[in-house]
Amino acid sequence: MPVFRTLSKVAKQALLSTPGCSCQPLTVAVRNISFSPRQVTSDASFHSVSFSETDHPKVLITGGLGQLGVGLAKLLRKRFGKNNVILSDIRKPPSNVFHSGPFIYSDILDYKNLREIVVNNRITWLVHYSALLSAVGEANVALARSVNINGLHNILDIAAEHGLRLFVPSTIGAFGPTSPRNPTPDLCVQRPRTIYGVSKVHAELMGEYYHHRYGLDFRCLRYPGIISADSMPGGGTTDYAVQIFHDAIKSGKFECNLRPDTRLPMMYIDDCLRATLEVMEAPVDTLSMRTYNINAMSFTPEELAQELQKQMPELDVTYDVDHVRQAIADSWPMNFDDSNARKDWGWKHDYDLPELVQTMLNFFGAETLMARAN
Ligand SMILES: NC(=O)C1=CN([C@@H]2O[C@H](COP(=O)(O)OP(=O)(O)OC[C@H]3O[C@@H](n4cnc5c(N)ncnc54)[C@H](O)[C@@H]3O)[C@@H](O)[C@H]2O)C=CC1
Ligand SMILES: CC(=O)[C@H](N)C(=O)O
Repeated sequence: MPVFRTLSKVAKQALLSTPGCSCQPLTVAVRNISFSPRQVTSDASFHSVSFSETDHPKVLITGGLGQLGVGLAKLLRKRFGKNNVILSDIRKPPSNVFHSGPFIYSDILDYKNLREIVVNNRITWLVHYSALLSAVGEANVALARSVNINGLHNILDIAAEHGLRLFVPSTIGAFGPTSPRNPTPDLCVQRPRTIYGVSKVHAELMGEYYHHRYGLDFRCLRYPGIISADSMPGGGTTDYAVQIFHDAIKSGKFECNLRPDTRLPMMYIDDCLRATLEVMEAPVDTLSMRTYNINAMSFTPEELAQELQKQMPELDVTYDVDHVRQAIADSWPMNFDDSNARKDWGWKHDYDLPELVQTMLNFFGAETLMARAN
């Protein structure tokens, strides 16, 4: 393993060049010389690049064409300037996304390509969104393992080598049937039963390990199921809570693939993206941990349908349970305890269930009116 060969060589040199320090722990020696895990000698000059405190970050978002990336790019571009935020993915961007700011092809499994992008664009923040979600992950375990675990290793090494601030989202899916489910605290048993969950626990632990071992500025939020109007979810267990709005508007009918009493933590996308920016901007000394639960609301399909029916009384909801998704949902938290995020860096959600439903319906109402006008 080149990482560990280089590690022991550098560590040995550091120990030998410091007189009388043979008892110094390896971790201290490594951190004191700013060692990065996949460092190669020919790249040494890149590591000395430094940015003034007042510079805007230069942000790269991986997996940026999914449900969350385009919205995050919009928020960050408003704050840091259009050209300081680069969206990337392996898919072809729709033309409105392509014309809204920098977009670049990046496959997170291609380490050299990723490094070239980071170096050439002088990236300082990396938001790592690429992943296969819970339901698609179970349908393709080998690919999920590769993207979610091998891809993460590339991201961690590049972030550590180039001194980046790294955000990796985790999920309610990082918990399992043996975790306390109502509520689920930040620190408790985590034995998920999906490849998605396993890969996210791995990401949390690896990120925290790189933080302690190499000083990587790793920041991680465990998102609940995210609900958005203008972007579709990529194959998760909480997708029904987005689909119901589309089907209700289109046909007045919705067939739910989870049982009516399945309670899961959920959040409107604006809260999720704002939380991401807030934790990335939080001063280091406010972060007592590196991985935080965040939450806004918890509801069941039945409760969501009832809230929608207040405005669309004719909406007809039926249930045809998908057993894979139901088993996943039954192992996930019902309520999420995010008190540490609230205490440490002031996390506060804006949207509860009634505001969520109203906002989603307003969006679709405006869209329908625009379509009629055209
Ligand atoms: N949407 C949600 O409800 C939640 C999302 N999250 C996390 O947030 C992140 C973003 O989620 P979404 O946008 O919903 O995911 P998504 O599934 O909609 O998008 C993921 C993106 O990753 C890209 N991708 C796949 N393989 C890749 C590769 N080899 N190289 C580069 N990109 C690749 C896909 O093309 C896709 O555009 C994920 O890490 C997910 O686990 C966590 C909890 C909830
Ligand atoms: C909660 C998530 O991580 C995602 N939406 C999924 O359902 O897989």
